[in-house]
Order: sequence, then structure tokens, then C-alpha cells
Amino acid sequence: MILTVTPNPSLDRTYALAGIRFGELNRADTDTLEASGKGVNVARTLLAAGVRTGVVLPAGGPEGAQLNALLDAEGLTHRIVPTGTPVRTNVTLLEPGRTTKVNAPGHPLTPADADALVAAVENLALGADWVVCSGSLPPGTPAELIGRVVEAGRRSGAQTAVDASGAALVAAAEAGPDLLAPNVEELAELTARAFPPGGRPLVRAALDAAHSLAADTGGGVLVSLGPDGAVWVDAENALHGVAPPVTPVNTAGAGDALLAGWLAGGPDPALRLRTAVSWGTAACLLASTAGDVAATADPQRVQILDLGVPATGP
Ligand SMILES: O=P(O)(O)OC[C@@]1(O)O[C@H](CO)[C@@H](O)[C@@H]1O
Repeated sequence: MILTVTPNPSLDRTYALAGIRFGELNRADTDTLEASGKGVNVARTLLAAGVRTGVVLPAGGPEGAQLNALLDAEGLTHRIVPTGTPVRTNVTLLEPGRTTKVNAPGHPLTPADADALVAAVENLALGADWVVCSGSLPPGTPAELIGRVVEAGRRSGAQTAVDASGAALVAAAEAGPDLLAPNVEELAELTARAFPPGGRPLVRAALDAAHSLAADTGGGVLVSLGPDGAVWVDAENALHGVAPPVTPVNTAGAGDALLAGWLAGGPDPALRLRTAVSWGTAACLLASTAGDVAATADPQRVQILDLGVPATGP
């Protein structure tokens, strides 16, 4: 069982339109609403592939009730930690070949909300294989919440994974989870390095930064590189996986599918990375943010390159 934690969940509203004109009225061709936030997306993707999942998140207000109803309707096992504040709404604008996102900040968690979230994680993680904490923190929430979630998962005997950014990613790295899953911009910020824009130089630079991060955390690091695929680094492996290029429909949620694929992919890191990259690629072709990518993903088309673990300095 994989338990996902989403400290700052969202209702994701997606509008598709032929083209955005700034400063003018734009009318959307389609309008969809999903229960979301990164952890919810990871769980939905895994559940569609037949993996048992649970979702924990804080939520309140009418939007919280709506989120609850959406999760009920799709049969995603979930525990909502009730708060006195509403759930944010994030907006995705889909034009042909381009995804634009506007994310709301969310609403602060009180210290009691944060305590209740950690307690729920500790409870529900008993018997879980993984506890996965994904996405931003609500404004004003101390970044140490990430470390507390990792500790709660660990105390319950689960392996732990974190996909976070900014101060929360720093806190996550300090907590030393089994898996950290930053994207390349987040990795650049965390390690204070500038990366080349793409191609082999980017892969090499991301690999070196991930290697030094993995040495600090003692776990593995999965870095999403967008069209350049992903790298996986741990003490014994330094792998790059890349799929043939696609014309994306919706890139929102691709990183969540990548992480879900890694979690579902099996015991061997190369197989995990192959599954991860194929799921992330398939997610770019979905109109929704998350869904059944395992059905359309083609792991055989992913090329896995063993780049060799970089030598560590004296
Ligand atoms: O604001 P955060 O928590 O960083 O990201 C939230 C979010 O952008 O992540 C998902 C895609 O990965 C979306 O479903 C959701 O709107």
C-alpha cells in the first residue's frame, strides 16, 4: 500500500482553448474539475494501475466538501483532516502544445491542523510500503512539517518519499527520506547550481547535483528533466532514462506520474526508471492532470543509459 500526503491540496480546474489572448476575454472550449494536489495525483495514477493507495490531506470549507465528494466518487481511499479553511483552486490553461498554470497559495494550517495531519499519517502508515509527501506547503506553514511527516512514516515502518520545493525541499533533504523527487529547477535551487538548458550537458549536470544530494540524504534522488527524461541516482546507480519526443497535450501532473511509475516499477532501479519515464511521458498525452497512464505507457520505448556513479572527492 502506498500512502500519499498532500499538505496543500487543490481543486484543479482545467480550461482548454485555442489560444490565450492576454488583456482580453478568453472563452474556454472545455472545462474540467479534478480533486488534486500532487499526492492525490500520484495516488490516482497508482490506483488506476491496480496499486493499493491511501490519501491523507487537510481540507475544509465548501471546497473541502467538494474535494471529498470527488474523491468518494472515484473510489480513492482517503482521510481528510478537517480544517477551518477552504481548499484552494488551481487553474490550468491548455492551448495546443502549451500548458499554463496558475496556482493559488492555499490557506494556512494552524499548529493543531499540522499536528492532526502528522497523527493521521502515523496512524494510516502502519502497514504501508511507502509514505509519499508531495507538493507545496500552505502559506505560513513551517517547513519542518515535511520532516515530521517523514519521521511519522518512518516510525510506522514505511519507506519515505518527498516531492517538494523551496524551503520544504531543504527540510525534506535534511529529513533524509528514501527518495527525493525534485524537478530540475528545484534541484538547481536546492544545490545552488546553474544548469545548461537541455540535452547531454543538462543530464550530466543534473546527475552530478543529484549525486551530491543523494550522498547528503543517504537515499535515492529522482530528477525529472522534462523532455530530457529523468535521472535516478543512489549510492550504487546513476541512470538516465529518456523516451522518444511527444507533442504534449497537458504537462501538468507529468512529474506526479513519473514518481508514481517509479514507485510501481519493481525492485530494480533500471526497471523503475523505465516505468517512471514511460508513465511521465504518457501523462503528457492525457487531457486531464492525472489518470490511467499505465494503460497507454510504453516502457519498451524508454532508453536507459548507465552513466556510472560519479567519483566522490577525498
Ligand atoms: O502548488 P503545488 O502544491 O506545488 O502544486 C500543485 C499542482 O500544480 O501540482 C499538480 C501537478 O503536479 C497539480 O494537480 C496541482 O495544481
